[in-house]
Amino acid sequence: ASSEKGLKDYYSDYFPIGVAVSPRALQGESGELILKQFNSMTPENVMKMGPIHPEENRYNWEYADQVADFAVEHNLKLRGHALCWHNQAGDWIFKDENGDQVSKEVLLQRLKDHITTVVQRYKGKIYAWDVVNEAISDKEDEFLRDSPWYQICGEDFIIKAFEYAHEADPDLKLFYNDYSAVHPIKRDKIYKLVKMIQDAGVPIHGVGIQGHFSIYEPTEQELRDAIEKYASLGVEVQITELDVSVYHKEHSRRDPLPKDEDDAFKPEQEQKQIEQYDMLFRVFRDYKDTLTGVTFWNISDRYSWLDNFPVRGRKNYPLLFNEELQPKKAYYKVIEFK
Ligand SMILES: Oc1ccccc1CN[C@@H]1C=C[C@@H](O)[C@H](O)[C@H]1O
Repeated sequence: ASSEKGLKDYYSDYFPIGVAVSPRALQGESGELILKQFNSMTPENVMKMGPIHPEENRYNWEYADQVADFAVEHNLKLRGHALCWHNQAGDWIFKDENGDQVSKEVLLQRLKDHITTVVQRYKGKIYAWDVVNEAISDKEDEFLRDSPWYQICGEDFIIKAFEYAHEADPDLKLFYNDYSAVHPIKRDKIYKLVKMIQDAGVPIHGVGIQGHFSIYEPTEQELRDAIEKYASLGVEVQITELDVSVYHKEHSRRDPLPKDEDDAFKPEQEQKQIEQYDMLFRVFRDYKDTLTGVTFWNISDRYSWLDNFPVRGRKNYPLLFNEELQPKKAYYKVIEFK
């Protein structure tokens, strides 16, 4: 570890600073950047249901173990992501041997086996899991997402997932995780869901606000209102997947980059990004007694999941380190308070 301070040192009196990693990113210069800047990690993909459990009777531990071993070796906190999700799940889990949809009982048993096996393998290494990811609908008049989980189990899969995770490791911090979690409509539905889990007498310790923000949103008031609303339930709050896209959030777009669209990083985008990161971390610091972690989703602008989502092939520049892994102007704004 180098002598100069990193984000984790500037924020040591506030909350851990985490980063989403792939096994490959643990090596070389990106591995050095992780150790200098961060004291928490989340595996970006390798502990999702499909990657870690591709077939009913086969688990793929190799890559998940590499991330866990790195965290243990360097004494980094480790968040697990994600025990129950409709995306990147092996589609075998919803099907019987004839390829028909399984019953609720079979699916819940498979969910229990998955959660118990994965949680127990990393007991003592992972302190918090995103137990359920993105179960709330984006449709204004719909409460829960109409995923195969919901179609087969109704809302029970959510409460059962938390119950199974708690049984597997009672010491775990259990999170519900979602995006657009500071939009008032979705915020209120997440609030309702967390309250439903609490009312079922099942442990839930935190809400994960993913934090896929942009230089245009959220407003400071929306962010404050959401953190306060979740905190009013008596749970921790974490920013679990922070990045600040230089484009407007367009969940619906899937078209490739238009020929005439120039996706270079522009000075006016950078100016807005500096202002947005400054606001975000000012608010995070204000809520240091409620926020128990801030995790960036990916390490640097060298690679971001936003380079292909929602617009394939459109380069994004959402993080605090540039493509050469050097701190950007926004980085210096985020540490300026110290
Ligand atoms: O912001 C969104 C908009 C629509 C769908 C999903 C998301 C965010 N979805 C997140 C992003 C990247 C994945 O690696 C994470 O596992 C997932 O939680």
